[in-house]
Parts: sequence; structure tokens; C-alpha cells
Amino acid sequence: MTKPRALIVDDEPDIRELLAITLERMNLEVTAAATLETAIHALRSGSFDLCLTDMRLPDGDGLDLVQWIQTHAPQTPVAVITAHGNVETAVRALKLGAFDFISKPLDIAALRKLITATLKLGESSPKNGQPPRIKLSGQSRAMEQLREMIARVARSQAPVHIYGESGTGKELVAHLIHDAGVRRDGPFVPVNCGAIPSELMESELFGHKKGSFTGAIADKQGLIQSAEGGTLFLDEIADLPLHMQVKLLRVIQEKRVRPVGESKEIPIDVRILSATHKNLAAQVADGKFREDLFYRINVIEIRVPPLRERREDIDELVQSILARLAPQIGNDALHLTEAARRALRDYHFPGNVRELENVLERAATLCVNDAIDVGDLQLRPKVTQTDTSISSTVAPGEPLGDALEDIERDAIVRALEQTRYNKTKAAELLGMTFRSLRYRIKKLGIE
Ligand SMILES: Nc1ncnc2c1ncn2[C@@H]1O[C@H](COP(=O)(O)OP(=O)(O)OP(=O)(O)O)[C@@H](O)[C@H]1O
Repeated sequence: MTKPRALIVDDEPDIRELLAITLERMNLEVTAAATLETAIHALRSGSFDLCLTDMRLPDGDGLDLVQWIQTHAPQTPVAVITAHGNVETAVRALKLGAFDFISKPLDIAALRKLITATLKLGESSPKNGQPPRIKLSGQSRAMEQLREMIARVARSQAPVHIYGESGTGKELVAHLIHDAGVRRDGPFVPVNCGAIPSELMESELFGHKKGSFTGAIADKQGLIQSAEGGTLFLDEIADLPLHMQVKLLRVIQEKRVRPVGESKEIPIDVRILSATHKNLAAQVADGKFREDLFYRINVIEIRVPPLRERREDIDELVQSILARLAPQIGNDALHLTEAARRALRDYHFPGNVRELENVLERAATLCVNDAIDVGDLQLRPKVTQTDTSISSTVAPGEPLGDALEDIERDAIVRALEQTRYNKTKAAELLGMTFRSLRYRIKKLGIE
């Protein structure tokens, strides 16, 4: 079997030797270059399975080489060696298409992991030609572009930030990036940053040592470490408290974690994907999100469009959701009437694909004779100014207090349904705090 070929580019002979020995021990055939020019010459005269380049070269810099490779040898994955703590360069390299980066002083174990991951890029995906575990439905141009983007970012280790309205499929996209990439055999660990109480956040994410605080009765591994070799998906990252943002930044920069109560740091090999339905740039402008962390997690950005911007996908989504529901409810003859189809195509879907799933699930249990009709869908009219105008809903003689409570109850129930009973998101939608929503829910007897 032919050995994979690696090109290493560094002007320091000691580093070249260290890299060459490490890679040769991993059974790679190594070509070494000390300058940008010799590296380009080598790339022109043969093909390589990977390239590892230092940033500072006597006749140019590593970024030039990353760019050259993207244009002339895009099939060759390239990783860069950056000076310790030089995040800016690492981010620029990743944005230009580098697969990953490693900082000096070189940690041999980390280097080996990086090389192994890079070589996996050449393997066919998914594993053993199996069909993908999950699928993105829809043939609209927007979905096609999303699929292309997923395939592209799956070839890199760069942090990706996914944004879009609630229920558009951000977590699904994160999962697909994981499944299509070299980490697909490792774990995919989703974490909802908005759902972990602030005081437990550090121990949940970083883990803790036994006895480090009251209640820490045993050592506990954190979520970040449990994603070792795989992907950590930080959902609702905008909800991460500021003190945790600082700690997360360190994790990303240093690729190390320190569990609570532990004296030493543990190296980690985790790809970080994140998502939010909020405007993270606006959160930065408001001082609610650290700019340095924003810059670090947002190396590549993916927007998932709302369903109303790709109505042509609705029919296919309906088909795949009904096909999934059929075995659950023991009915594979379920279908939509033409009027119901039209109603769905015209609907504004504030809760996006998740709302479509909920609508169909409810309709499937309500409908008679296997045919889902408009009435079974129970679509909610668009909320307009007049919908909430009191005068139109208070009947003459009705006590004002009761009428107001009805309006409030209705608005809260609607917000809860739209957000799939996520109170944090429902509170946001209603423009009130989580605490006051919880209070109103109790007072109005909604639960
Ligand atoms: N294009 C799609 N094809 C098939 N299913 C989809 C698609 N988009 C979304 N879904 C489904 O819709 C539901 C909501 O998706 P997901 O949880 O990924 O949304 P989200 O944007 O992460 O939501 P939130 O912001 O509330 O966390 C899931 O069940 C998901 O599988």
C-alpha cells in the first residue's frame, strides 16, 4: 500500500526534523520545504495528502500558501502552525480554508491527532457507504446552498456559528456538519446554554473534582470533555453568562479545560459549533456578548433561512414528516387535502419547521378518514395590531379584568406553542422576563 504523502513547510531545521520524525513514525512519506517557493514547487510537481505549514517563512507567510493551495491544489488539506496565543492568525487561516491549526510549542499528541484527522478527509464519507443517519429535506435554492455549505465546512475544523429563527433546523445543520466530517465516529454533544442554571454551568461544562464544592460527591466529567474526538454543539450560545464566556474563550484558544477544583489543565480535541436565534453582533454591541469570543466562534457563519422564505420546500417536508409519523400512529394512509396543502403553503410559520411538525402531529390525531383538512391544521392567524385590541374582544357588560386575563392567557399560550413550550424563548417573544412569565403562567392557571 502506498504511504500517504505529507508536505511540511518550516524554515527552522529543528522543527522540520521534529515534524518529519513524528510523521514518518505515523507511516507517512514526508517532503520538507524551508521556503514558500520550494513548497509551491513541490506542490506543483506532485500531489500530497496533507500540508502542514509554519506561518512565518523567509519569502512570504503561511497564509499565502493556504491561499495558493485553495486555488491550485484544493484537494490537499492544509493546517497551519501558529505562534502561541496568536488567535488572529489562526482565525484568518481558517477563514481562508485551512483545515485546522496547531500552536507552538508543538504538543506531539495534539499533532498526531491533527494528522490522523486530516488523513481521514481522504476517506469516503459516510462510513462504509451507509446512508446518512439524518437528512435535510427541501430542494429550494436556499437548501441546496445550505447543503453545499455543510459539505464545505465539514472538511474543516474551524468553529462554525449557525444562526436563524427558532425551529429552522440549526441543530440539524450542526449534526449534519458533524456527520459529514472527520469526527463522525466521535460523539456529537449538544448543550443548550440557556437551559443550564448559571451557578451549575461551570461544573456542567468543565466537570469537577470530588469535594471541590458541597455536593460534589464524586469526580464528574464535563460536557466539553465528553465531546472528546467529536463535536460540541453550543446551542443558544447568546445565553452563556459573561463569566462563562471568558472560560470558553480560553478553552477554544488553548484547547485545554480545567475541571472545577482540579489543579492541572487537560488537553482536549473537540470541534466547536454554536447556534443562536438572536443577533449575536447586536448582543456584542450591547455588551452582552464578548467581542473576542464572538470573533473566535464566528470564523464561519451559516444562516438557516426561515420556512416562509422557502415555501417550495413545504410539500417535501410534509411528506417526510407524515412518513415519520405513520409508524408511530399506525396509519400510513395519512394525506393532506388539496385545501390543506394550499393553507400550509400560504401560512407564515413563525415557528418554522418545528411548528410544521407540531401542526401535522396534532392534525394526524384530529383528522377523520386519513385525510387532513384545513380545520385539522388549526393554523394560527397572524398576530396583528387589531388582534390584540381590547375593544374588539371585550364584550359589552363583561368585566374588564376577566377579558384582559383572557387576552393575556391567549397570548401566552400562543407564545408557548410557537416556542415548543420553551419558557425562556416564550418570554422573549412576549417581551417579558422569564420570572414574570413564570409568575403569570401560575397566576392564570395555564399549567
Ligand atoms: N430541512 C429540514 N428537513 C427535515 N427536518 C427539518 C429540517 N429543518 C428542520 N427540521 C426539523 O425541525 C425540527 C426543529 O429543528 P432544530 O431543532 O434543528 O431547529 P433549531 O433551529 O435548532 O431550533 P431552536 O432555535 O429552537 O433550537 C427538528 O425536528 C428537525 O429535525
